[in-house]
Amino acid sequence: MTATVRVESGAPYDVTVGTGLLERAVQELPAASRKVLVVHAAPLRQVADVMRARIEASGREAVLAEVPDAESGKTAEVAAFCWQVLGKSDFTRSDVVVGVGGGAVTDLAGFVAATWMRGIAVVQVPTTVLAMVDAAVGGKTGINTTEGKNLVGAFHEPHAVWCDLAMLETLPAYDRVAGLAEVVKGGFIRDGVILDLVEDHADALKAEQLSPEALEVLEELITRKVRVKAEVVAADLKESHLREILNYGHTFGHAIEYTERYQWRHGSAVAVGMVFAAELAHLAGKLSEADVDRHRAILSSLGLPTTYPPGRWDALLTAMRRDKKTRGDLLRFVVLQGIGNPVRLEGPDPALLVGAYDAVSS
Ligand SMILES: NC(=O)c1ccc[n+]([C@@H]2O[C@H](COP(=O)([O-])OP(=O)(O)OC[C@H]3O[C@@H](n4cnc5c(N)ncnc54)[C@H](O)[C@@H]3O)[C@@H](O)[C@H]2O)c1
Ligand SMILES: O=C(O)C(=O)C[C@@H](O)[C@H](O)[C@H](O)COP(=O)(O)O
Ligand SMILES: [Zn+2]
Repeated sequence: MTATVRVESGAPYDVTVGTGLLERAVQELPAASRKVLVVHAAPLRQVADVMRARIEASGREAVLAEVPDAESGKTAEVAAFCWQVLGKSDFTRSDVVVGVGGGAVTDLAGFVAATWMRGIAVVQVPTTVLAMVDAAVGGKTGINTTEGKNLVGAFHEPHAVWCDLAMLETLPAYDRVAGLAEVVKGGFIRDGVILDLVEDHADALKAEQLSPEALEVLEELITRKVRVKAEVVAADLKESHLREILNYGHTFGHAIEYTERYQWRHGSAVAVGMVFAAELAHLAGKLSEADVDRHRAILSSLGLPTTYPPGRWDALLTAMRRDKKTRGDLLRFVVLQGIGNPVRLEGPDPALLVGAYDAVSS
């Protein structure tokens, strides 16, 4: 089965979820494009080669840019390498960038497309659960700087997003599970059915081998989470308010990633970040203890972390001050006033923040 979710934002586009979509991804490239830059990291080299052959068969020139894997690819130096490839290959405004990979590659490819000649088309071919349900959808693109996570970027919506479930066959279970953290986030902030599905199928979803049961549930979870994201970004592309709910768990989560020098996967850090946010909401009188427990139960049933070592508060706080939701000295958090009802907590008493950290520390 193939599902299509339309993102009704500035320039509407489709997110297609199904199996065997690479050929369609090439057939439906922007009609005027004559050159295609395929950005990928080493683990996706074979897929990039398949894309190259299909692009050439479509009568276009294919140029491959292999970039450092995972978070090492989200740097200004790597973006400059891509700009150099585009320049040397004479890419014009009618040409296109294709991102093939996890969220790190789709963030980078989107940023390169956003900045080349002030913006050319990008088509996203996400190959992790996380990139399918989150990074490739919604037009947030960016790179990290020495001072923090995603500090440089642009809103630049894709021309199309192709979530080919066949890609998940080679994805390590560890990364499948990390991506599920962003799926669960969609459950906590909006679509409660996601939580029920994860509770019912956690063992299959986290198993080393991807079973037919897991694949079936994953297809529904991915489609549901894409719908959540599509609804939110259609209402508020540039994060003037509503879109901040997609940042649930990210204030503390990004601080973990930065403090750990990106040795944690984004999804794992966001899992702990959501427990931190739940504890903070509980201390602020907004979330019941039972709902906090449900956070821990769901995330740990998938094998995701829910704790972080004590003694690192100063480093975490420094990183949280650089979060993009911060306004001046005012730290701002997305918390839940009950499951499915995200609200903002602005400038919480520092004692609450330390209390939430204590509650996730072990
Ligand atoms: N722009 C957004 O809205 C948004 C949303 C969520 C996350 N993100 C970003 O996404 C990134 C995390 O993405 P991620 O979790 O996909 O991590 P990732 O991109 O680092 O990929 C994880 C690993 O899986 C490998 N991989 C990817 N697809 C594979 C496949 N099919 N088979 C085998 N290996 C495969 C990658 O090469 C990498 O080694 C972070 O940088 C995060 O900030 C962005
Ligand atoms: O799309 C959004 O908006 C999000 O916040 C989704 C997040 O899952 C994602 O990690 C995003 O890259 C975080 O954005 P940032 O603005 O906090 O860097
Ligand atoms: Zn995220």
